[in-house]
Amino acid sequence: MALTSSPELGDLAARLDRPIVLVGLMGAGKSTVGRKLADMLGVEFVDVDHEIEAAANLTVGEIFERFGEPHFRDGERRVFARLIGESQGRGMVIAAGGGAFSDAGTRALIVERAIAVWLDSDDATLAERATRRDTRPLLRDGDPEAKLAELRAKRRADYGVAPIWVKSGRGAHHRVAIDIARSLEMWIERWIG
Ligand SMILES: Nc1ncnc2c1ncn2[C@@H]1O[C@H](COP(=O)(O)OP(=O)(O)O)[C@@H](O)[C@H]1O
Ligand SMILES: O=C(O)C1=C[C@@H](OP(=O)(O)O)[C@@H](O)[C@H](O)C1
Ligand SMILES: [Mg+2]
Repeated sequence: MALTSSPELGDLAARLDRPIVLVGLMGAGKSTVGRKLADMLGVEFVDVDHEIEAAANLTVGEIFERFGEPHFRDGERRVFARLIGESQGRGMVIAAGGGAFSDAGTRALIVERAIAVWLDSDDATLAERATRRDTRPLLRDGDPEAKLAELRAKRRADYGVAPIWVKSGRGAHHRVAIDIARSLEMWIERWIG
């Protein structure tokens, strides 16, 4: 299937029986490409960071600063449990924050009840994209590219658990979204039929 026209994308969306979760390092495009992918498929889009911010009435940066990262991970796990529960039996695109898939409980939820897609790019591209806005507490101190390389080393094995890997290169957002849709289609064909 060519997967360039909306009927074909609609066909793929109709076959989704669980949410798609985009995982990967900061700057990969999970939030922006994820929204494009959901629009293309005609399914709901949710960004977990935004859900946490709305529930806490604080920014991600403020939550890290006031309560620490473990507290943020607990909230993140609760949001995933709710969203994944709500979206069983249908399609939805969920943009995870970069560290979510390295929390054992969150990862187990995603692996068992969603389709994880590891969206990836090289560290220089990630650093450039992730520092366009000063919203990421883990990149506030030191050299962003070095920090991303350190996080990659720590998280690589976790991201590797995702059954689908897509490169978020220099192409436009919709190009990357189409690449994800193609990979999903092949995965569903093979494993769900
Ligand atoms: N394929 C792409 N091409 C160009 N810019 C991109 C691409 N993917 C993401 N970006 C840009 O990089 C920045 C970070 O993207 P975002 O979706 O917030 O990443 P993430 O949620 O993975 O941290 C945003 O400014 C976004 O527009
Ligand atoms: O990698 C991480 O641990 C984080 C990534 C961020 O999300 P994005 O990956 O969408 O930037 C956000 O959840 C928080 O700043 C922590
Ligand atoms: Mg994001």
